[in-house]
Amino acid sequence: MKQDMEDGVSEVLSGVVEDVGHAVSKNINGAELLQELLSAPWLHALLKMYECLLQFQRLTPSPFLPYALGLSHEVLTIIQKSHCPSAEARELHSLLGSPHIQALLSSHDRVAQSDYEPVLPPLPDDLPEDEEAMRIVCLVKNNQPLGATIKRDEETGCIYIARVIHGGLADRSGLLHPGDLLIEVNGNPVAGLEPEQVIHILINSQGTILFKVIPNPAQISTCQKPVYMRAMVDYCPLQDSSIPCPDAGMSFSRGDLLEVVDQTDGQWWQARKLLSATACAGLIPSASMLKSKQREHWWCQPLQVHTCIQPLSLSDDEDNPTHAEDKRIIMEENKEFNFLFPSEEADSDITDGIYLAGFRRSFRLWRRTSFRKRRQSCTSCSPSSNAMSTPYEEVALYQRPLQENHRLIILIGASGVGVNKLRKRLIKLNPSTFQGPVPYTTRPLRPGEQTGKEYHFVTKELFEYMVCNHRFVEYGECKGHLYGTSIDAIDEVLKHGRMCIVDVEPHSIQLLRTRKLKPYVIFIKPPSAERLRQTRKDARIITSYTINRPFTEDDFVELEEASQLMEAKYKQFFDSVLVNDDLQDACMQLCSIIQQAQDEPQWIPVSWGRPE
Ligand SMILES: Nc1ncnc2c1ncn2[C@@H]1O[C@H](COP(=O)(O)OP(=O)(O)OP(=O)(O)O)[C@@H](O)[C@H]1O
Repeated sequence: MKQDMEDGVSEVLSGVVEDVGHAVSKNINGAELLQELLSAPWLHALLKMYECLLQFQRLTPSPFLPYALGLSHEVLTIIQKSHCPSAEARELHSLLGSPHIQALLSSHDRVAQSDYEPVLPPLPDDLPEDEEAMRIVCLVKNNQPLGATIKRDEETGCIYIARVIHGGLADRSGLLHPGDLLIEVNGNPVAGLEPEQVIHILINSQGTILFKVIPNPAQISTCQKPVYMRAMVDYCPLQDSSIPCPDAGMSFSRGDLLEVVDQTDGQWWQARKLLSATACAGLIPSASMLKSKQREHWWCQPLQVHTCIQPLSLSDDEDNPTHAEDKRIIMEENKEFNFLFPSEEADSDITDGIYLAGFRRSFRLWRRTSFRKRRQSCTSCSPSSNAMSTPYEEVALYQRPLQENHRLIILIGASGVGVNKLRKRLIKLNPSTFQGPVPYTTRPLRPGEQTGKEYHFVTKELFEYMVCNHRFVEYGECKGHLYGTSIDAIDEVLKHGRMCIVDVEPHSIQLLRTRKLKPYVIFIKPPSAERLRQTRKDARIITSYTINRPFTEDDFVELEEASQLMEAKYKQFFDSVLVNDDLQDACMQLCSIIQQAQDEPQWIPVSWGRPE
């Protein structure tokens, strides 16, 4: 066969060369040129390649059977039915039955049967004369959003591609760009149509969608380096009337890490959530846009907790698909319309000479009595000044260099959740690694105490001087004496190469968020209601300087409420959340979280990484 083919090609070629030779002898115009051409080495090389390809085509493996999977099932059944299968048969059974082999055989059969989806339609023959200015884009509809929005030019009535969402189908095709003029969708001219009508055509299309567009001549390259940000506010596009296309929007909560992939538009950025499986980005308000929204929202609703726009939980939407569908159809003037495919559309108090409890006990009482007041004010509180000024905090991955001080570890939790217990356990476990700052007090030294050990004993004047100079992270009064945790005491621990563990009130986090301390915040959370009551049945709560009693039902309720409020208000500052269920487990988890915080790359505000 091969020889036949080779002979055939050579025969034709020598025939042609012979004919051309005659033409040359007759001096026919151009014959000489043709002869030269036919004798050219590159033509012979080309023919050689052609022959090689033919040979390769013949050698291409073809499937012996297109139903290998079915055959494997038959073999498995026969082996199963046999009374005493041989060792080889048993091995074959286990091999054939393994999911990998089954998947391999299934893939083999699909290839053998040429079962490829989808079959693309042929391109239309009747292309208009000005075809060179057009681009025909054929996209296969699947369960992903198309990832482009359209808008109508109010003057001309033309429909344009407004935005191409990063990572969406349109973006990955590389064929649709902002500013492209849409001419047809699946053969339907769109000139003069309302964007809703275009969306309707899309919704009703099946399989593939054919767009005819005139490409935007001034195409802007939107290839930007991503910027990473931590959201300091909540945002829900479905509740934002100003978003150009709610369907293309992305909701986020405080604390979410966002990869901002496009900041070309000063008002609407494109971003995706880090650690989320979706490759497609969504629209989010730019920082300046969000700030102006916050201002508006704050003035309109002064009683709201400090979220920018009332969050709508994802489940609200999931539970009510009709509602989501309706929303998609509610369109306002000057809006962008999402090209979405329809409906396809997160003890002991003394350890190694470090007296742990005295200060904290007194503080606990102070906190406990002030909690009710704080809880009241929380529901009517103003947005935190920081959230107002920075709705997004730019972050970067940071790996602590070995020669640098350890990061400060902050434990946060509602009173009674076990923050103090965990902290003490941790220090007791490894006092040479973990340490708390030595507190300051104005109370007189007691026999056996040393200044700098249990406390730094200072005069009232010195204490007040330190207060005036903002040296305290927290301070308070107990039985007429002042107590406080100072930044200098924290520095002292870190300077000695130890890990400093502090537990402070959440509003103090802001004070500690400095480049020097690079704090890592761990929120200690109570377990489920049932586990909380089970695990704390023998625990004792201190409610006044003299009362130390078992937890009551009211204590549990108060603890759960306080914890929820704290999380709702401060979660943007939490780097980790630890559930304090079983004490031993919680302590182990805490150790490993702290180790990771110190030794593994973590997201920190970029400003902490810059030189001072
Ligand atoms: N996981 C746990 N299982 C059982 N008991 C616990 C657990 N964690 C803490 N406790 C107990 O709960 C009580 C309160 O804990 P702890 O004093 O540490 O609370 P706290 O969060 O520091 O509160 P405060 O801020 O009021 O001091 C203590 O008796 C403690 O032993």
